Amino acid sequence: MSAPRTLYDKVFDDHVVYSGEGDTLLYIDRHLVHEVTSPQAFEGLRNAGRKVRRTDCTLATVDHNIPTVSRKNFKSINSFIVEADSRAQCVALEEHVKEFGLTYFGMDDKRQGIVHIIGPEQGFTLPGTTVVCGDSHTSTHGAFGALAFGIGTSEVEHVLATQCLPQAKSKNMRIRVEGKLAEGVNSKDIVLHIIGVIGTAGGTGAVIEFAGSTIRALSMEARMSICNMSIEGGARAGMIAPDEITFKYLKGRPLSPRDGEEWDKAVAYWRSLASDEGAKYDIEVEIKAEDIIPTVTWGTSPQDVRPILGSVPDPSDFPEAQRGNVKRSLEYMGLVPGTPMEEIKIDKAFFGSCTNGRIEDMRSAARVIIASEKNGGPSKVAEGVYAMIVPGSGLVKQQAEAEGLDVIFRKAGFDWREAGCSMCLGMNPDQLKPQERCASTSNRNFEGRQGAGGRTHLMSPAMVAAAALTGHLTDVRKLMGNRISEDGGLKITEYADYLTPVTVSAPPVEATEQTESGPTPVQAAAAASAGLPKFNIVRGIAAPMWEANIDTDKIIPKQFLKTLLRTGLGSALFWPARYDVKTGAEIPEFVLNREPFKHASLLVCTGPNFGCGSSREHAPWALNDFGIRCVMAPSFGDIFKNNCFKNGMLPLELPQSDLENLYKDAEAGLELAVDLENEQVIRPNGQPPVPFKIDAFRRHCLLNGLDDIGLTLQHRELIENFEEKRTTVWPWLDGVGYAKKGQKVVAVPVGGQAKKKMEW
Ligand SMILES: CC(C)[C@H](C(=O)O)[C@@H](O)C(=O)O
Ligand code: SF4
Repeated sequence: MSAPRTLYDKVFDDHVVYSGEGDTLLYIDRHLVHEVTSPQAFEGLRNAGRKVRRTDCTLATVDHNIPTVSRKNFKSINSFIVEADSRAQCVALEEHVKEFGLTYFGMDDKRQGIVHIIGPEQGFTLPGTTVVCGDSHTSTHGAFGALAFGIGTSEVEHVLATQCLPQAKSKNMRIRVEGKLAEGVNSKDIVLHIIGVIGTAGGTGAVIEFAGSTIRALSMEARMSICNMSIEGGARAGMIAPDEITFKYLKGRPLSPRDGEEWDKAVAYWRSLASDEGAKYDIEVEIKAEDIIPTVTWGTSPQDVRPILGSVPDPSDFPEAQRGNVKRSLEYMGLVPGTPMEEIKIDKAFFGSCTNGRIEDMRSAARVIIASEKNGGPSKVAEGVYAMIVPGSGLVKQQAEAEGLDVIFRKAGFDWREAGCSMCLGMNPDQLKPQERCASTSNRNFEGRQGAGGRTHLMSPAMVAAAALTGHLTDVRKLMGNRISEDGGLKITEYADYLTPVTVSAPPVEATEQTESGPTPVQAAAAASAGLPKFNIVRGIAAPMWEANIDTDKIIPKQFLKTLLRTGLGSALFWPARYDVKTGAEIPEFVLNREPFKHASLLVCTGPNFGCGSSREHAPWALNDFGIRCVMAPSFGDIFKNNCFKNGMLPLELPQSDLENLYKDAEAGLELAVDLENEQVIRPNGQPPVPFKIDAFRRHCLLNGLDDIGLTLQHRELIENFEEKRTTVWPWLDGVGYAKKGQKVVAVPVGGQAKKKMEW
């Protein structure tokens, strides 16, 4: 009998292509692509003469940059998007999907929407699959029992080229939520509460399995909201074992296994994925549902949560080490300790995002409006407040309109928009102005997240609706009165009514088998290895920092993600802290604006969880461009860490006591040297060096400047064998959902090119 395994163990094991020295190579079943994190990946692919290996397992859309105004006059992205950088990224994606033959949902397609909404909607996301996307909220898809995680742009290129990724195994963590939720409390409250308990670094290095009776009772939409925010808890991924609720949700979706024998086989496999009795978890957390009430954030990190009936905390409530962060957050948020949360006034309300942009979220907001009116409460958006509702996809919008939700919203004074990421991050024109305060259904309240200087409070859709109506944060239960569990008389429709029937526009692609014209794997590895600078000794000034949870939005905010290049971001590094929001002038006290740190080639941070949050590889690119090749910290965000390695940079984890010493050296402006060959940090004035150990394979790659796409391609035969097995054991995973009957789907051999667009 083999040892009992967790859901994560099982999905991981079923995707191992190769396991040897260094990381394990995992096969990737599903790859979602959007315009922000892909241009450099396609460019890299083209430069190396590589093709997309599995066009049939790749799905692209535009979401982050697009305006959410009416598309009535939409003709093309080129004429529709006013802002030049945003337009360039979207146009680039349209060109890339044509060039590489990918399925693409553009702005004139009602299936377009936020990547994490459209994947599940189409049945592209399935239980037991590996799902990746150049986006940290890929964790959303774990709600289906998929192993789904965010990756950086270099990894996007890796997956496009090889359909595989080298992956180290994460720890198993289980969070059990048990019991019945109180009326008026929903999945967003659960996940905010959880992050408040475990902290934004609580899941670092782990995959979280959400379990327990409370989770089992949740709908797929609610499960997605929870898994979505696992990344805010620092985890590599979040997962929930698939069950009847999952199967019901998936049945009949365009890319789900076909009804009949294939469906039955798939369901039997999916059932087998649940964690075995007695499976071991490295970390266990228990949460009681009854402890959760509607929850909101007060600060600039998703862990800064308070129950709505609480008040703004005081720095002295926190351990000494955290007080600096708390003070800074309160200043930024313009809040006074002791203020009841319910007295905080808002200027804007935002509904949407990959956390809460689904049909259920829209219904939940509409119910609050209906109940409030019936109970004699406010029935319109409060005076002076602007409230916008942005459905997560064109299909969500269509369904909401068919249910009459748009009418309810419009009547109450809400602005009803088109699908996209919108003010979740404000890469499009939907942004907060400096010091504007927003009640938001999104997932991140980082400084400047929704607009430079803007202030974000995260909460559930029902709570945002309540705040929009009253003009201040409000316990939604007060507006709902005894109507909390009523359905509000809404007309609920079935999703299936809105599904686009399977259309087939591509002629059968019998075989994309072609003669090999590209470089051999060894040549490719050699050619690629020339691309990364070797890391041996990096000597120089080190910039000292002390903050905890320095997120990648802080390292490089959204307005700089619109580039098509990997270079030129150095001047924008730490932009929010480095420059005055209003004048753009340098803030003289900020460390990188001071001598000698303006010339730093190292960074020492004593706070944990450096580089948490978004998957943007722009963060290491900006550090690199500034001249910093190595960051030392107690711990790192998982995706940031990988992204550093992919750029020949060293994210070095060191014990706190060593970091304190190095911080003092750095602050004194003394030079340090990181000697990778001998695994030590050399300190000034003959003080004993700080030894360290990093993974042997990583070290080898850094010392030799090796690019691992080339290394992966050396396992080409194993990849092909895996694909053959996949077709036999899990036939529904070949991208045949949109294909014609009998159409054969074949991987593109390295160096070959699929000429035809693969419309599933
Ligand atoms: C643009 C992308 C890299 C980013 C992410 O990875 O999360 C974005 O979606 C975000 O929410 O910050
Ligand atoms: S978190 Fe916001 S910006 Fe990122 S993918 Fe989700 S909706 Fe888009």
